[in-house]
Formats: sequence, structure tokens, C-alpha cells
Amino acid sequence: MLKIILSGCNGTMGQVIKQFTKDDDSIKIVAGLDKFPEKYNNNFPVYENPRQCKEEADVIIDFSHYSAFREIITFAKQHKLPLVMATTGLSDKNEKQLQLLSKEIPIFRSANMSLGVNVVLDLIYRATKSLEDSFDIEIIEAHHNKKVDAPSGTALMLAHEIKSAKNETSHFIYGRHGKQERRNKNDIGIHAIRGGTIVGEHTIVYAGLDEIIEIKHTALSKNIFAAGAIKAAKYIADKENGLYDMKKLLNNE
Ligand SMILES: NC(=O)c1ccc[n+]([C@@H]2O[C@H](COP(=O)([O-])OP(=O)(O)OC[C@H]3O[C@@H](n4cnc5c(N)ncnc54)[C@H](O)[C@@H]3O)[C@@H](O)[C@H]2O)c1
Ligand SMILES: O=C(O)C1=N[C@H](C(=O)O)CCC1
Repeated sequence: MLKIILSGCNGTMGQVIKQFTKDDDSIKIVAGLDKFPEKYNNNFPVYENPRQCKEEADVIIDFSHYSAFREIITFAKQHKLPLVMATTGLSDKNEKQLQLLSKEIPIFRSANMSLGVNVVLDLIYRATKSLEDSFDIEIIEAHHNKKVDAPSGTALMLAHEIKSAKNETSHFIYGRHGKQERRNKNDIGIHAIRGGTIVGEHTIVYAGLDEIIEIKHTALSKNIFAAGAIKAAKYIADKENGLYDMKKLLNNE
């Protein structure tokens, strides 16, 4: 049985994971971490400070907030705990810190744990290569009104994938407010919509001369992120130190 420490357990995703795993005998949440430990009645202890947590575990899953980043990586490092990092809004510096730390513990990093978005990553890599510079590329994402970071981690991950497929320097342009100039051909526009209970939508628009291609992923439930995170936890629990992602998991690397 895989023993999990769930960071951000009293948040939306934390509670989805709790529900998702409750009838699964192969997984047990042994402890939770959260800024508001009393918010829910959980069937595991919840600590405000990771230093209070003494439970033994095989892996830590983090769906919390970028402000918790330092204490989560410190905790994972001290306890040599494989880490599934799902939180978004991390800085480039934080992403580099994850790379460095992955020399000491196995780390699984993905801004989107769904299977579908990771297939889209592959599709847009190939579309971008095929279309070369003849199409302008823009990304539009939409999420619920409780989301605190923008653009979404997924939109950034998609933009980096496009950039890696283009053999030139792409510029990420976040909206165009106040920009009194034409679009540059190397721009990748990234646009965020927030409202209601939208679970998550990502549309990659390829606009060419007299034709448009759109590749779109729509999340209909947060269960897809929970399922992916659990799969990731099982996958890295006994892996060598290193940085892992969905591509590696899907390719069984
Ligand atoms: N990778 C993915 O597939 C994926 C999917 C969904 C959400 N997310 C990301 O996961 C994160 C959480 O999403 P959510 O919708 O559950 O958010 P949420 O706001 O509902 O929950 C976050 C939880 O973290 C806790 N928290 C906040 N700051 C903290 C701190 N400094 N220390 C400890 N706990 C703290 C909050 O009390 C809350 O319970 C976000 O960054 C979101 O973008 C990633
Ligand atoms: O609900 C959220 O918050 C989500 N965050 C991730 C992101 O920022 O890309 C993944 C989709 C849901």
C-alpha cells in the first residue's frame, strides 16, 4: 500500500484526491498539510507546519500554493520523500530549484496531470514543426473564478512546448493591453479568462492565411487531475532520483 502525505489537503484538489482515493486499498493518505488544518473533518491528521508531521510515508503530493513551495521542498528533502509537485504559479527560480533537488530525490513535475493535455503537448509539438513560421500561434485558457495564478501553469507548459518546436526565440506576450504595435511573428500570445466553475480549458490557435486550426482540451471534472497525480505518485515512489513528467510516465521511462 502506498502511503501518501497530501499537501494542500483542505483545498479543492486536496478534497478531490481524498474522495478519489477513499475506496482504493492500494493507497492511504497518512497525513495532510494545510494552512487551515481544521477546515474539514479528515480521517488523517492535518498539520499546519510540516515540521509537526512525523508520519512515515512513501511519497508527498503537493496541490497547495506557490507560497508553500519552500517549506514543501525542504520537508521532502529532509525526509528523502519522492515528491509529486502539481502546484502552479511557481517562478522560473522555483522550477530550477526542483531540477536541482531532483538530484537528491525523485520529483514528478507537471502543471497538468491529465492524460489529455499531455497528448495535446505532443500534438502541438508536431503541428508547430509542420506549420513552421507560416501560422501565428496564440493560447487561450479559461478557469474558474477561484484560481489565483494567471496564466495557468498548463498554458505556460504549452507555450514552452511550442517554443521548443520552433528553432528560434519565441516571445511570450501576456495579453496586449497598452501595446500599440503589430504582432511580431515570433510572439506566442497567452490569454486568460476567469469565471464561474470552469474546470479548465486550453485552446491553441494556429492562425494562417485564410485558415485557422484550433487544438482544444476541455477538462470536465477535477477527477482527471486527481487520477493523474495518483498515477504519478505510484510511478515515482520507487524511482531513482531525477525529474519526471507525464511524457516519461506515458512512455514508461
Ligand atoms: N497540476 C495539475 O494538474 C493541477 C490541477 C489542478 C490544480 N492545480 C494547482 O494546484 C494548486 C491547488 O489548487 P486548488 O484548486 O486545490 O486550490 P485551493 O486554493 O482550493 O487549495 C489550496 C490549499 O492549499 C492551502 N494553502 C495555501 N497556502 C498554503 C501554505 N502557504 N501552506 C500550506 N497550505 C497552503 C490552502 O489552505 C488550501 O487548502 C494550484 O496551484 C492549482 O493551480 C494543479
Ligand atoms: O484549477 C486549477 O487551478 C488548475 N490549475 C492547473 C493550471 O494552472 O494549469 C491545471 C488546470 C486546473
